[in-house]
Amino acid sequence: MANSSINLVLHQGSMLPHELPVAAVLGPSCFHSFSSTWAITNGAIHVSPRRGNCSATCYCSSFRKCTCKWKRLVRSCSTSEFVIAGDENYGNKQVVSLTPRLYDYVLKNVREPEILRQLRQETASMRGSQMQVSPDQAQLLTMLVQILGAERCIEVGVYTGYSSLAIALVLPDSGHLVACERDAKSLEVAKKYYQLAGVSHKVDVKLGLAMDSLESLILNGEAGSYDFAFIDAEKRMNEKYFELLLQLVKVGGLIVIDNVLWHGKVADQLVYDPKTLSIRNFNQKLMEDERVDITMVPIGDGMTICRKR
Ligand SMILES: C[S@@+](CC[C@H](N)C(=O)[O-])C[C@H]1O[C@@H](n2cnc3c(N)ncnc32)[C@H](O)[C@@H]1O
Repeated sequence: MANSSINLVLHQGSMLPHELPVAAVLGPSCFHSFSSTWAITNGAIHVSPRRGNCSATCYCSSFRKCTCKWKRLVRSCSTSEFVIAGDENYGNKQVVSLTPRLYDYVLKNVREPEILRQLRQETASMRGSQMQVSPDQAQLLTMLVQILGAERCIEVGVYTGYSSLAIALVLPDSGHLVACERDAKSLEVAKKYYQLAGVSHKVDVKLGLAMDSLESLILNGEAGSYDFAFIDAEKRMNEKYFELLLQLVKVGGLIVIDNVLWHGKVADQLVYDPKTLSIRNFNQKLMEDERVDITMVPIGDGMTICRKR
């Protein structure tokens, strides 16, 4: 099928952000514009690589329409760096997109502490290693924690500890991170690295279902006492975690939610599996939630930062 051929070329069969070149690209003198990823995945680009032509709308620098060659499209996708909003109301806004090369460049500009690098390497061979936040995401989390001057944090979904260790490293010595995880085996790795990094005294590991841990914090009278929370566990539970964390976090505190773009599937209305639906619905609810200020950041698989009003 022509569509799947395109997807193979553009998406490289991977869900990692740096392996997801985008559908609309800008070259030095010519750009190809598609309305969205949807246009590609659902056949708006009618390309057969064997035939060598495509019917995608292609604009030259003068904005005159022309036809484009398949090979040229592929070359552009691997080297060009812009997405253009499909909605004309955004004034042909050009947004940089992450090609593998550009994402490697971003990663080269992350100051990843050595202990985090070691943890990432140890986790790389483990089942579920793709679940870790990326180094650039971890750096954003720690930047937020530092800007806030956070002392009390909660993480929902620890896995082997990459994001929690990143947070613990920047907390003051008196800082406190409640780390909720249901999988004892991955927690063992996390605990080993908290120890190695000398931050164990800051991390309160809660083995069990995150809902239970959060509810017991509330029952323990800790509502309104946390500065920062990070949600990165069972996606269909995000709304429930959010409601509890909204009680636990202070006014002005932050709740960050990971995977809000869900490999791009949230924007594809033809995808409606339960996880995608639940993330899409939750994103919509956050848009309408007057209790928080929000910003959706297209980093990693997408993070929404919510500030409690
Ligand atoms: C995406 S991973 C977390 C990755 C981690 N934040 C990092 O950067 O390394 C999600 C984790 O949430 C845990 N998890 C899923 N559902 C959970 C639940 N109901 N309660 C506690 N942990 C849960 C999984 O066991 C898994 O380790």
